[in-house]
Amino acid sequence: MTTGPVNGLGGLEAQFQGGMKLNPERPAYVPPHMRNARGPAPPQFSAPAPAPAGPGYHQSPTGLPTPATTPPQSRGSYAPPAARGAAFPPAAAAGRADDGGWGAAPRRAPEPRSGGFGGGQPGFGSWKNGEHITGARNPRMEKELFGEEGDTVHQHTGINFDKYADIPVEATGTGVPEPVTEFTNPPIDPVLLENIKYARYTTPTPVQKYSLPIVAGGRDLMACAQTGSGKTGGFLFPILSAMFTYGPMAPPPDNNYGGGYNRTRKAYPTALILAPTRELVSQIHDEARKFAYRSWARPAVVYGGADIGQQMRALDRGCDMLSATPGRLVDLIERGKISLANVKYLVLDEADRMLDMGFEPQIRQIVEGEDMPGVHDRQTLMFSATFPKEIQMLARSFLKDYIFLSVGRVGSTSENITQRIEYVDDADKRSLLLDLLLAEQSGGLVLVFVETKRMADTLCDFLCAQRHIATSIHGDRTQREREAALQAFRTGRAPILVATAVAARGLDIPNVTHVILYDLPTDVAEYTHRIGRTGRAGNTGNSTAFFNRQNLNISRELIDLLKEANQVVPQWLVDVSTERSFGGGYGGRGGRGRGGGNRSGGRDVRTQQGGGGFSGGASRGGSGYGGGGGYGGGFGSYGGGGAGGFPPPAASGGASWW
Ligand SMILES: Nc1ncnc2c1ncn2[C@@H]1O[C@H](COP(=O)(O)OP(=O)(O)OP(=O)(O)O)[C@@H](O)[C@H]1O
Repeated sequence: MTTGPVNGLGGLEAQFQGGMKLNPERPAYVPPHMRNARGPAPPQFSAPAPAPAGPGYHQSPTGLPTPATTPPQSRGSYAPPAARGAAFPPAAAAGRADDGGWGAAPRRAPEPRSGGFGGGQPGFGSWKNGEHITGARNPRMEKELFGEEGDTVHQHTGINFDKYADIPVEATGTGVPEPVTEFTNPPIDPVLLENIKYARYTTPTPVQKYSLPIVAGGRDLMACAQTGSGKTGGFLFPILSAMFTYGPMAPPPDNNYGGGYNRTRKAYPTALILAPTRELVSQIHDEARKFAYRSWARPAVVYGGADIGQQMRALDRGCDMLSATPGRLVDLIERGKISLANVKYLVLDEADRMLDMGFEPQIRQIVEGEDMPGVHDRQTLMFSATFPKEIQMLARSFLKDYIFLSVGRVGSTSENITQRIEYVDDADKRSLLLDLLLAEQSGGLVLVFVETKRMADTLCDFLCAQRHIATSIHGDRTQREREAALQAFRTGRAPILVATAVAARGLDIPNVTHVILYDLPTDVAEYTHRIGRTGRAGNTGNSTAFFNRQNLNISRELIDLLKEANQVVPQWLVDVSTERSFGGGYGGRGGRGRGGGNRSGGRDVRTQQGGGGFSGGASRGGSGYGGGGGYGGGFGSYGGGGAGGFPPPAASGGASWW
């Protein structure tokens, strides 16, 4: 994470580091909150490398990205749907025409509109007289946002990136549009196209290929794609592209402004992105800043644990695309600082987590209990790598006639991750962990997942005592400590991070080469997300899961996942899972009562049921993998055998165990 608060932590980190003893001869106890080890200095940025021109890019004669070249025809003032290029209709074109937004009768911001904070300064654009005025290039900002070729802080695609194209894609629902194949204008707004080029993306990932036309066509979307396969771009690209092309919306007429478009009173974001953790919304915000570079749109972020006054002042500087954790958002709505009346796009990232019992009431309040436009007057997009059936059912109340997109089977793991399962009793876990760390040759970062906050501290203490440089992240650490730990890990100053589930989803940390599941989660969807912190963007990675009798409840699903990703399945795992299926010996987790069906979801629930309103629309793609219906046929023993008291609490409860 590279947000302001992190960057501003030099003093605090120095304080932590000052307390560290790193003499290998004399291992000393290091308290949990003082472990951000001194290490190699973070990479220094130098002048930005020219972004490569990929297929479909506009290329200047010099080969460099073409600066600020929004063609006049694409900058013009609002065009009614009929007049717009058929290849890329505006987001609301397929929605209700009377929506008062970007449909037939759009609310337009009074002109001129400065573009808010920064308008006119290098790096910041504005919207004036119905035109998108792109800001001048800002080399310092470019270095901060996009890094430079070969640095380790910004992710770069790995050797297997092209293999994403071979992953089967299935899109179900009515009227599924053709996917795009390249980053081109049309359909992508030229300003966004330039930013994509600065980010050195040459080809869209499968989820991006499909989401661009789906969202541009005004459709709702439930998208499932493997970890690390570019889902963030999957929602940012189509939303920002439309925002750049069609400009800002004016606040609703019943707003409490004194008149005119005044950003200092209340924020009216056009796009709202909700995600489960502070670190994840912060990361999404960083991505939004990247792709909103030089445009009129101002990304903003709010999350708990950080100074709310500072966040309110930041909102005054512009809030067109807001990334938020639910709790802090509700707080700011209640303080009258944010209105959702202008929300045209609602995104739930890690949607299955956002709709499980931990977050669902808050999401319902935000979506249905505040002033957000109803389901027909906004577009709702949901993204995750896993989507359990029951959550898909629940999600439907937030969506209208949506397209269900699955890249690979829902919940499947990437073949870029080499997965190993090791049988190890609790008493031997520490010793095996040390062996693995000793054998680690890659020079990359190692992420160790444990189940409880206390265990995160204990294990981190142990590793430090064993002369490893480690830090930890969990819900009992302050936000500053969490951010400092993540930054130390990201930059390699602390190459081992011991984490609870708070780091399981969405975090995109380059150069994580090994994920160790010291404790296995009780839910196979969580396994998928946790190991997914490695093997991202076409890079390869390793995962090792410590398995023992406490994890029998996921043995069958684990075997299915391993087989599907062409991984080695240990015979002992097959044996214990067979014993379990026949109720032998081990007891079992009681009360789940969820016979049949993979925990991570199989496919679009609408295609598996008789009723439910799916009108049997087109299905695009879909070759090459079996339907989810066949999964879990042998799960009859789920819930059999009594609880026996051994399993840890279910991982999908409230947020407290983080
Ligand atoms: N088209 C692209 N070309 C190259 N790299 C890309 C592209 N799209 C995304 N990436 C990179 O791939 C990495 C993973 O992307 P992202 O974090 O969006 O994955 P994700 O699917 O959301 O993963 P998760 O399920 O863990 O949340 C990021 O570092 C991002 O910069």
